[in-house]
Amino acid sequence: MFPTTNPESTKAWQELLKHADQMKQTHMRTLFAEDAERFNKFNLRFEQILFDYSKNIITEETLTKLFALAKECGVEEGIKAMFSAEKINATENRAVLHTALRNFSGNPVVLDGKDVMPDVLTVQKKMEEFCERVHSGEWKGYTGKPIRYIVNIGIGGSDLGPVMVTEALKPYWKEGMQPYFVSNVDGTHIAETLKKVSPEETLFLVASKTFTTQETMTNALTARSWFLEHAKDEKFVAKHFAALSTNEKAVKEFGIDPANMFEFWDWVGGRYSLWSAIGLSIALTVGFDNFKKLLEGAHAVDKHFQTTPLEKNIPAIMALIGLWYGNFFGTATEAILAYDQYMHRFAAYFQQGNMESNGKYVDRNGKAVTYETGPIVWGEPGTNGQHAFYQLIHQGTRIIPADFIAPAISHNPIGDHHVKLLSNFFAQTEALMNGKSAEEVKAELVKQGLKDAEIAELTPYKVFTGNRPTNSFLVKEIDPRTLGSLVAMYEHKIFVQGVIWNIYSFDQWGVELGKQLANKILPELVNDSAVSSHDSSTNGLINAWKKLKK
Ligand SMILES: O=P(O)(O)OC[C@H]1O[C@@H](O)[C@@H](O)[C@@H](O)[C@@H]1O
Repeated sequence: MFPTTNPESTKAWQELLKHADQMKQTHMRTLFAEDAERFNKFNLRFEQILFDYSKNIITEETLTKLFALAKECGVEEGIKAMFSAEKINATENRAVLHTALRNFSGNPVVLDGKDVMPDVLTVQKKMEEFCERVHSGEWKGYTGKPIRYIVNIGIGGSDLGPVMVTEALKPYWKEGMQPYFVSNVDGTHIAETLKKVSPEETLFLVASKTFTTQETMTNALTARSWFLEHAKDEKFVAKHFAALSTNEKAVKEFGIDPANMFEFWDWVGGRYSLWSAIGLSIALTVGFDNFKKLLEGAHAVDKHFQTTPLEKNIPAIMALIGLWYGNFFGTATEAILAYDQYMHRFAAYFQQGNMESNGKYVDRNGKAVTYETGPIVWGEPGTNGQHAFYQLIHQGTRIIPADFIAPAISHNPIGDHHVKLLSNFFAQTEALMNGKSAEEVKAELVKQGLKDAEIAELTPYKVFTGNRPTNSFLVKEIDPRTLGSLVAMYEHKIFVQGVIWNIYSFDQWGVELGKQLANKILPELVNDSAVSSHDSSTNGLINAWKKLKK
């Protein structure tokens, strides 16, 4: 097991604290002016991905100190431990092997003395054959029609990955296939979806690692009753329902034929599961060949992550830069801003990936940490964000480190849309870095013919301090392989940060309390009697609801 070092106790942390005091006085404008080679020094290329991290408040010295921190905190040992199937998810006594799901190296991955790869490959083969049967029309619904609609019923990690990827890869959708995703227990979600599909042509994928999640089970039962209202005969369920799960017993009890079960294992975390059977909705939508390319893109990054020294290791650098701001500049959030409409769920996906993984305050020694851990992750696609929340990124009082992602080539090269989109992508990071000085503002206002008094009055509002950090990911095209690589980079970024923060990134106990209380409250909602067992606010709300719903 890798060390459980308190990062604050390291020499590098103390040095970074001092160094940060100095860097807080430094403007990126100066750093760029002083070094014509800055871009060349601070960018890395991985296949068709260019990662530019030069627009950060860093110097080579900063990075040297950050790499030293990573080393002192055992990042290299951590990477080895994860890939060699150590049970690094200690609070659940599980290994963390989503990388095995995309392991095309031919090498075994041995967990508890057994190679997991034969099972992984068997399920992949089963998924591939299933996709072929559905796509060829050999798999038929209960009236003999082929499947046209895929409805994935799942939530959290059993929903967000497939939603994000199918949306990002919409140009690759197979003709005639239409996926839908139902996650919310709010009846509206399933009701609105069922209006769009026909029972004869719909395949429901019940996606749940545990097969006990309230939302998913409720939606799956509703889908089943709706289906049976039309099909009338239970024997037809087998043609229209499949399960993606680790829990065979619960799948059987639900009434899904185990032949229609696509298995995965407890060493796949929910938010890291799109590479597993949970990705069946992706494979059915874009074809198994494209699903495989997605996995291959991720595998290529896994190799890069495992074998590249930290100094050139993209996920490690992403992690260290993020940590630099969170721990030494006091930033609380990170924005992910994709300049690609198809990527519109990418930020939402990593909101779970990041916040559920690193939203922890207890370290791997069971002690409360004394430093900040996981950032708040958010974002919307560009350029929409520009007209909404960028004001605060440009002129607010807080620093919001932001990742900008854009493809060089659009899937929809219409007129001048893409150059306009990219001009914004380039302009924003330039503006955030440079800002606009009072002198520049004044010169502009003079040109516009304003009087001196007006200029003096307006200038402060029009000044941009700049020095606001960004990373840019310029990729050739959002294709399956590139998307797989990008996702894996962000996954490993989260991992590296978790190691340094000395927290367990692969459990999620924080989601349990709400579930527990909801289960306790549910039976109290079935009758009209007033409740008094909670605090006065909760009692008040429940009792008010009982009156309002009448
Ligand atoms: O896939 P299942 O088991 O339904 O879980 C769905 C989601 O539930 C939540 O409470 C979290 O634990 C997530 O990590 C998980 O992805």
